[in-house]
Amino acid sequence: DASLLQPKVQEFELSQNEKTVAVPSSYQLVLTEGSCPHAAEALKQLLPNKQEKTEFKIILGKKGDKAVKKYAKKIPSHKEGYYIEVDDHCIVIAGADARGAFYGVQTLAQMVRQGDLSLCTIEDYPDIAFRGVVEGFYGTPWSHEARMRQLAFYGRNKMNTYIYGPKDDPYHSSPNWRKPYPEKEAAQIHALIEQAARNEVNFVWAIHPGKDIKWTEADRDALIQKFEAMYQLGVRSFAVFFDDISGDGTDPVRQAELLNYIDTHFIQQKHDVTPLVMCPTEYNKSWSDVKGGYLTTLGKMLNPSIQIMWTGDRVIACIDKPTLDWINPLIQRKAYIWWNFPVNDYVRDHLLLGPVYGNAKGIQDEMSGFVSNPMEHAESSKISLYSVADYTWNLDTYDSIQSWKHAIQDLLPQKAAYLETFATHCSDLGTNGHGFRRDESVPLQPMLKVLAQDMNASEAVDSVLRECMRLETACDVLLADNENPALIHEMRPWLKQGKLLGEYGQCVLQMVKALNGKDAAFMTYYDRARALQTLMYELDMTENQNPYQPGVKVGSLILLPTLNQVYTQVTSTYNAQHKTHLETKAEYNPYTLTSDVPQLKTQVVRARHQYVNVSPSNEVIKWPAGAMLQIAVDQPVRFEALTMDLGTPRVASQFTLEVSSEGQEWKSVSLSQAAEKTEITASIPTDTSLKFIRLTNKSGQETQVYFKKFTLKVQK
Ligand SMILES: CC(=O)N[C@H]1c2[nH]c(C(=O)Nc3ccccc3)c[n+]2[C@H](CO)[C@@H](O)[C@@H]1O
Repeated sequence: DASLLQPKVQEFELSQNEKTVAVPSSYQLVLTEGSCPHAAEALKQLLPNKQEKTEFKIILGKKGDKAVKKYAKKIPSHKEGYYIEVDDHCIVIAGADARGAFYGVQTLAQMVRQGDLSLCTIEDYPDIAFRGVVEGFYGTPWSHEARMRQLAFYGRNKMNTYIYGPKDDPYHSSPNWRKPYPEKEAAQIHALIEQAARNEVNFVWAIHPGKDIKWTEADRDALIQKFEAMYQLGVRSFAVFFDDISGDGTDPVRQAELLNYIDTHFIQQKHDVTPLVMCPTEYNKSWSDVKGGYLTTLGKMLNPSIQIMWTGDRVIACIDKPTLDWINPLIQRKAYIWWNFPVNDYVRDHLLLGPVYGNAKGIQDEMSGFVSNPMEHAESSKISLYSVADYTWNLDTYDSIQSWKHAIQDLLPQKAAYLETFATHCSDLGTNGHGFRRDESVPLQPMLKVLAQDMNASEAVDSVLRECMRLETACDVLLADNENPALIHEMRPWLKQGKLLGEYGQCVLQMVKALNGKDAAFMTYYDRARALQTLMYELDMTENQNPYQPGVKVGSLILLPTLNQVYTQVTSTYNAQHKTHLETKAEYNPYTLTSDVPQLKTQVVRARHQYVNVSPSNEVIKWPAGAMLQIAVDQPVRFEALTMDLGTPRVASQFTLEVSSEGQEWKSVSLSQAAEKTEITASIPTDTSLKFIRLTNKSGQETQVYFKKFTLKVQK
């Protein structure tokens, strides 16, 4: 069944009606020794029983090999393309090149897994030249084991590119980009390179020097030497990233001169190295100042073979024709897309397990590459990466929902239905500074909307009740599953939260059903619903406690908000009917953040024991003149101290800190910052209880700072 072949093949034709041939138990292999070693090895893994004197033949080769000479005209004239022919006594796999032959074997593997082989021909090739993954996120880099598994996954799914660029690897970025890897890390990279070769993946090693590079011969030579050291480890593909930097490193003329030097004196000299890839400082349209000439300088100066990466109209954005029509003329080449999905390093409390959708069809000829920046959760990222492989191989036949279902089936074959239920409610990002959102709980949305309008709509109550039972069951089954331990380990906090959410939803809807009942059932469901609210809050406060977006969110787009709304409505109705005072607030967070600093307004504020933290940001914050960040608290408290870190020395004088008990009269509190230190402290008088505290840029101009820490200490 051709529709099950993933990525979808370009052309599939049945030869003789529905005729099939059994998968050969043994076969004679015809090939040119050494011509397609990775394809031959993959075939041997797939069908190990090679025997000389058997009738059935498998012919494997690439264009120019004697073995496939007869089929040469049928091989697609596309790099990495291949031709497959299955007849009664023979299977032919003929690649346009060795990688194409390898991909042909991957397709045959999928056909074999389906059982008897249809007599057919396949002509297949990729739409986009460079397809795969850029491990380019902030946060915990993937483990060595995770990377080894990833590379095998890329081979199976015809992804030919893995760019190694984890922001938090000190030998990729500052301070150690000039230094060679220590022995252990070097050995691991060498092992990854061998694994990549076996899976026909280009292992691209990226360097991120821009934070502290000096435009000197010494640093130029240091970069070449680092590349040479990586070449000795086996690296044959290289990249230079200039993203997320400020200062001298952002100079496009210097960047272009350096890159052209590397291209001329290293890449071109090696003969066996793929084209250099670079990520510009202006890597998305929303940040670009065309008149400033950064992009046009790169487009004009950079050697034509150098690939220029692009994230789209915004840092996090889907790719369409207008996006490419805008950037390609400026850089005078086809953009090499760095797609920032499913990366979640800016929404770390959410797992992004939903379908890959929103990228356009028909734009394959406008891009030179398309690589996905994934989550730090390697196995969980495979749901999206499977679909990125699908999309980039064959854009025009891509079906996001079908691909998503196949991705889940591929990732967890025995428990796919349960994983699909869970992933359905674990796909949106929540509010975030990039404004990028995904749909969530889609099949249930109509009933959730009915329920939100009328909590007594019985069909909606029963439908949502059933889905909450399914969600609870799915999470239980997955938590206990051992089919893919690495996946369950990554998902565990979210599976536990999903289970609680499923149980909570059942309680709330049973409260609706029990509202007019005579027995005490309502109170039992109410007590349990309150208990589950507390358990969900405590899990959110104790697991996945990273310094940026701490916590564990599931169903945050519509399922949990609707259940909370119904909880409030049904409890209020019960209070009115029984003259009681049951708590009607579903989620309780006493602190509220408001800000007119665009990059801070969606930061999360949370109390944890005696401290109130505002989640920090990776970004350089552009803090407009007069703009403020304010924390308000429901009930008056006595704040003792504020500790913050704006990542910048001598900046305290640009800000005022004020406190108020009711939001009308404000008192200033002095800020202190030691010389050459970035931490700022304030001692807050505890003689008055307060409900508001705010920090304002009083300098009269925009200031650029970081936002590394903002912590209030509350008096016990
Ligand atoms: C090219 C690129 O996206 N670079 C980084 C990046 N940079 C940003 C920024 O938003 N950077 C930024 C924003 C404002 C000011 C300075 C830098 C997001 N991301 C990605 C998603 O968080 C992150 O994974 C990635 O390493």
